[in-house]
Amino acid sequence: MLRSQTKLMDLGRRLCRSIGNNNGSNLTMVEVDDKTGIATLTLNKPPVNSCNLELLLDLNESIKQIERNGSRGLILTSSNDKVFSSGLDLNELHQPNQDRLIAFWRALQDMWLSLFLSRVPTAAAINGHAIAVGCVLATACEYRVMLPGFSIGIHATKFGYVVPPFILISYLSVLPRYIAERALLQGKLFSIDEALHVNLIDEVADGKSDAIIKCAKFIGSFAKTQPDARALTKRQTRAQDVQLLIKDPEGQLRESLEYINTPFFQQGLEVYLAKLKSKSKE
Ligand SMILES: CCCC/C=C\CC(=O)SCCNC(=O)CCNC(=O)[C@H](O)C(C)(C)COP(=O)(O)OP(=O)(O)OC[C@H]1O[C@@H](n2cnc3c(N)ncnc32)[C@H](O)[C@@H]1OP(=O)(O)O
Repeated sequence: MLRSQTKLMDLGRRLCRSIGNNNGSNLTMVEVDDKTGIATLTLNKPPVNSCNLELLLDLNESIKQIERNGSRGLILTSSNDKVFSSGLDLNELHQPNQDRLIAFWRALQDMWLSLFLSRVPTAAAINGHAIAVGCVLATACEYRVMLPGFSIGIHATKFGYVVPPFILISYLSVLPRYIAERALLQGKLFSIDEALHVNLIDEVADGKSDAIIKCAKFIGSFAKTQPDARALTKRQTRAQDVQLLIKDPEGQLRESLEYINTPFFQQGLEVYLAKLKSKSKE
């Protein structure tokens, strides 16, 4: 075999190493770049990465796995080239089985805390629409790079949802208060130019690999910091944002469950789901 061929094969081998998250599911995939030590965490629940119980549990496990295996950073992206994430799986909220709803909402709270407080540098390569909790996943990260042609935001008020405090906090941790408030009240989905203008995203990329490279460059900017000092400083900076959820997770859970179970919420959701389904049949 030619030396150049061997070199290329070595390069291919070193590029990425898949690591499992111990539950054997493919709802998320983790690959660690052997050279940079950065893990790419890919959402992989067709068709639109809507977050159901299983995806949330899987995602949380993958985030923890990435921290345990000593990765230098985490890049969150999607295997779908049009949708980063369509947010919560609305079927989990519609006429829910109460035990499953409790497990679902707990998994959502836990996953958000894990990502928001992750000790490693985090960045989102947003290669598709990031809607509602899809946007929350991106804003929980420290840096956002997005591809043109897609929308990002929390449009809950448009379809009659009041979002829980930790979702508001996620927006407020990135946007100035008056912009976050106006966008939430309008139920605004931002185009890429609008998102860049208000710093909801940090950079625009011209493709997924460019987005990953830009995220890796951001993560590389911490190379000269001491990881424990960085992690503790991040935790302190974000401490106030997570106070409510850490102090009283069960109270927060109860409040959300009460709201989800109201006839008002259920009726609105029924109409919205029917619209979504009829749109997808067009
Ligand atoms: C107290 C609780 C408050 C919580 C408030 C907010 C939190 C949330 O995250 S709620 C979720 C909000 N998300 C949405 O409203 C997104 C809705 N989806 C879309 O706008 C589009 O699907 C999207 C732009 C993401 C992608 O468009 P397309 O590529 O054209 O796909 P389709 O629309 O054809 O969808 C394919 C398939 O998926 C179903 N779908 C889409 N999103 C969801 C979802 N969030 N939950 C459940 N199912 C979803 C859609 O109905 C289609 O299904 P089929 O008809 O069976 O093919």
